[in-house]
Amino acid sequence: MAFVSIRDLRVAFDGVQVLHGIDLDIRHGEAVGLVGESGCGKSVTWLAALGLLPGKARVSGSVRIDGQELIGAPRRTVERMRGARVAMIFQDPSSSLNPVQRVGRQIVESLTLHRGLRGAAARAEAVRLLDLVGIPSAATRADLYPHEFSGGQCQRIMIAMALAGEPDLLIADEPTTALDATIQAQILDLLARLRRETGMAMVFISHDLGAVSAVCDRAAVMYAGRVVEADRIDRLFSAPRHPYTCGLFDAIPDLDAGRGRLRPIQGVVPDPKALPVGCAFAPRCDRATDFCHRHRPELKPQATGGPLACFHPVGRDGAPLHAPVEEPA
Ligand SMILES: Nc1ncnc2c1ncn2[C@@H]1O[C@H](COP(=O)(O)OP(=O)(O)OP(=O)(O)O)[C@@H](O)[C@H]1O
Repeated sequence: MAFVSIRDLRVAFDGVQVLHGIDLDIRHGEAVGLVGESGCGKSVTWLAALGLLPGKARVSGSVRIDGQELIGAPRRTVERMRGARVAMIFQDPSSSLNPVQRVGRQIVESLTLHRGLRGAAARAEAVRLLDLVGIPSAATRADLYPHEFSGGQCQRIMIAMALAGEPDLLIADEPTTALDATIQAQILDLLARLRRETGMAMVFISHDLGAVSAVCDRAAVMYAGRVVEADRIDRLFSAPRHPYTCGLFDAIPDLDAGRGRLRPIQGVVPDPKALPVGCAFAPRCDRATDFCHRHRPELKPQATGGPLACFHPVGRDGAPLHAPVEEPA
């Protein structure tokens, strides 16, 4: 059984639907990426799953973690799940670190809360965690304040705090976006290593397919509040099928060639208040036909590879796939 099972998750704010029925499974120890441009619904998916959206949000569907249903569950049940089994890290460490408290103390508090550790044992474990995430001279630097560390080190400290509860699932929401490329690569290496060593499952949210591939086994590509393609990372890389996924690949910065973005996708993600009638990506898609503008493709299982929602998927080398997902009428 999947450790996390999301079914038909929908979210609306003030009557505007922003998530349109997300299905996603994550097995124990698996790392799954959620990829897509800003505004596609990556963060809202997890904030909804963990009961962290503002009260005005209307959430429906099902989110089970280790068999426990969280949508509609009592607040205490959701809070217990969040504290004990699931940890989150965000783009901006300063949102999670207290600027006026020594970092070691902050980790100790987390250890006391989640694992009941106190005194010297808690202190020793805090130092071990700082060491584990690569803070040099952890025993002495545990007594410093957050502003005495670099941005990358603060991100490492936040990861140490997240690990303090020994989570079964770590949700990392754009954890490297604010960092420069070298530090970003180090943090990605760290997350991949921690996942191997601890066996925890991970959700890695990013607009950057390259970053996702460094950490994840599988990824779901989101567009305008829906999953449009999901597959193993190796298959997504070797043969992306949805034109949007192909566009994300083309937009990965080619650092070796010393260039920035290669070929950004033209246009912008549609406003959830004014979604196109047919495929939401059609206005930006050079494969779109009249049919695509009038009909919305469902996410459907495929004979080979993961599910896909496209009437005109791309095959290897840009050639059309032999069997379209749904033969346009
Ligand atoms: N509290 C809120 N109230 C109203 N609309 C919201 C709220 N939070 C998110 N949204 C809307 O929900 C949609 C999905 O947002 P979400 O933050 O999940 O996107 P994202 O893919 O994670 O993008 P980013 O990478 O910028 O975080 C967007 O249209 C956003 O404006």
